[in-house]
Amino acid sequence: AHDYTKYNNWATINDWAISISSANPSLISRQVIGNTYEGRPMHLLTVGKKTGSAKPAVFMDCGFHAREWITHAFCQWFVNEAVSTYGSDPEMTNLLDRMDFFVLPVFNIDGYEYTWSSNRMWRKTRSKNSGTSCIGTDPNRNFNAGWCTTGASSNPCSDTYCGSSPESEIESKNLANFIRTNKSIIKAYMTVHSYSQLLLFPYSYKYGLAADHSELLSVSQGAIAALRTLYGTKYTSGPGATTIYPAAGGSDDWAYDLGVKYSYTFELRDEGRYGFLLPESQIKPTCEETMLAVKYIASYVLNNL
Ligand SMILES: Nc1ncc(C[C@H](C[SeH])C(=O)O)cc1Cl
Ligand SMILES: [Zn+2]
Ligand SMILES: [Zn+2]
Ligand SMILES: [Zn+2]
Ligand SMILES: [Zn+2]
Ligand SMILES: [Zn+2]
Repeated sequence: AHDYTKYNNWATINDWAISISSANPSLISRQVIGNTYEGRPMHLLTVGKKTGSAKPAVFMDCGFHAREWITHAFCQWFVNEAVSTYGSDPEMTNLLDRMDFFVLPVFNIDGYEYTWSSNRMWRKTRSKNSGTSCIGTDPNRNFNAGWCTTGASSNPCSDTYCGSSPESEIESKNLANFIRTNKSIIKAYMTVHSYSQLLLFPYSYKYGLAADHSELLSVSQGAIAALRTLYGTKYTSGPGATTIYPAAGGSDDWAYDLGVKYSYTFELRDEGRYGFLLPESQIKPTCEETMLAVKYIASYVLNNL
């Protein structure tokens, strides 16, 4: 059976996506939103009671940055927890009856494979850059949101290379196309990163406050308070620019400016002791506490449609 308390390679995650969706046809459907640069299919799981009509939706992705392995583990955990607690957990049952969760378990598949085969600390995509042997673009600098104006590099050898243009990466284009196509039903966007224990929201590309700043802040404060109830893990929430660093081209800022009001970036455990190399022993507690924050936000969205 699938082991949710260890880090799984992409082949295992891909097989899991196929098996869990076929095993739960009334709660999960699977589609490919496009391929990666190296030709791997980007599988999107739609988690929610099948009703035949479009429901308001939350979009959640994991694995933007290849080395942030705890995030891939969280998306797997979320899908399993959703189907396992449907019918028993009143909150989850209500969410899945009335909403859909679009879950992209691995955004940057090529990069993730590379962390398994070659370089555990790889961050970017694996696309070829012209005029240099340096590989890859930082996908979280590649979106059309103040693109490449701050906190990003135009040097292809940099780990924060913004790319040759917004959505230059096929992975970014695939995600942006899906969200653009479905923006009328997508009410929230959550992109899961590690590490630092932060819950960030727009803007990162400028210091100016978002129009919905006070609401985004209060919801984030409720979410991190819920997270903290389980193991006492302390998170900080706030706009990206002042809470982590100013940086442009992020998917959260882009989704917000597109009109997805509840747009958040999670930075999961830890605060630097292990960093990206979070031990497998912390997968369960990290995922269980993060479930509380994700459910808090989703419930808030549902109650404020
Ligand atoms: N809009 C954003 N939101 C969050 C972050 C922080 C993550 C942390 Se891994 C990153 O550097 O890509 C960066 C940006 Cl550009
Ligand atoms: Zn298995
Ligand atoms: Zn509950
Ligand atoms: Zn990241
Ligand atoms: Zn990070
Ligand atoms: Zn649980």
